[in-house]
Amino acid sequence: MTTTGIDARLDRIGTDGTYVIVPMDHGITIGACQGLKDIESTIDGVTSGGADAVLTQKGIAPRVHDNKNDKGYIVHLNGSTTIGPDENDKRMTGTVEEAVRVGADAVSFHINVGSDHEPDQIAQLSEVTATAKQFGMPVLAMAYARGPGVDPEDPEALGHAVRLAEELGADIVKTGYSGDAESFQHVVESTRLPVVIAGGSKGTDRETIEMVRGVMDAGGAGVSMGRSIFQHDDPEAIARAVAGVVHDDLSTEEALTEAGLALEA
Ligand SMILES: CC(=O)[C@@H](O)[C@H](O)C[C@H](N)C(=O)O
Ligand SMILES: O=CC(=O)COP(=O)(O)O
Repeated sequence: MTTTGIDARLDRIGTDGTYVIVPMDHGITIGACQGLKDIESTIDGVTSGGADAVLTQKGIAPRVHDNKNDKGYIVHLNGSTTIGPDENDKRMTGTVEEAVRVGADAVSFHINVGSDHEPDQIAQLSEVTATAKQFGMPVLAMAYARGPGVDPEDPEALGHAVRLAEELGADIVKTGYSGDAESFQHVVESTRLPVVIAGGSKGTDRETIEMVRGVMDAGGAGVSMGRSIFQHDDPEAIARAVAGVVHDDLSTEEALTEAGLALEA
């Protein structure tokens, strides 16, 4: 039942409690790579294909609204670059109030659990969730296991990261994939929040869709998948295949076939 502003806005960025979110905040991290130069047509394509929401930094908002086919919009609130001194040192890039002003349905915040910057990022995420609650704005925490000596695919570390997001008041949590459904179930069971995964660097279509299938089999709630979708030659088709698994419970083969993509690896 929709009882709060947060519930109402969560409905705008998902489908019946599942989420196909396409983050396109990577322009800060890695620059204007394939799919981000003409971000307008990528946003049109992925939202036509079945994405529930797109996600950008605040400065891109004017390029989003006319192209998102009435789907949801999330504004990301911190960032770093791969060419700077420390990619794990994500700094604040916006506020909840700014996200409200640019028309966001939710905000997101990245935290690297296990990095030298974890203490600052814990304090910042706590402030973001407190402010967001005042506005009835959902918070997607991007809780990665990243830092010196931390295995970013370790289910224990990922479970710790997603639990931290719940403890700090987030509404959805995104984390890395542990590699298979069985180990990812531990991650999902570490929190009551809906858990979605990042895609990481782009693989083959079959690898991408098998990973999404594994997340759903583990009890996950979907994806916040960027490069595997926006760097694809046909972002609309791969978004359709991902949505086929997340929203319609299709098998890997069914999802690829229905999206018109080749079945081979
Ligand atoms: C580009 C990357 O290394 C990703 O893992 C990022 O952490 C993803 C994120 N959305 C970002 O660009 O900050
Ligand atoms: O905001 C970034 C993500 O949510 C994940 O991006 P990726 O390119 O799928 O790792």
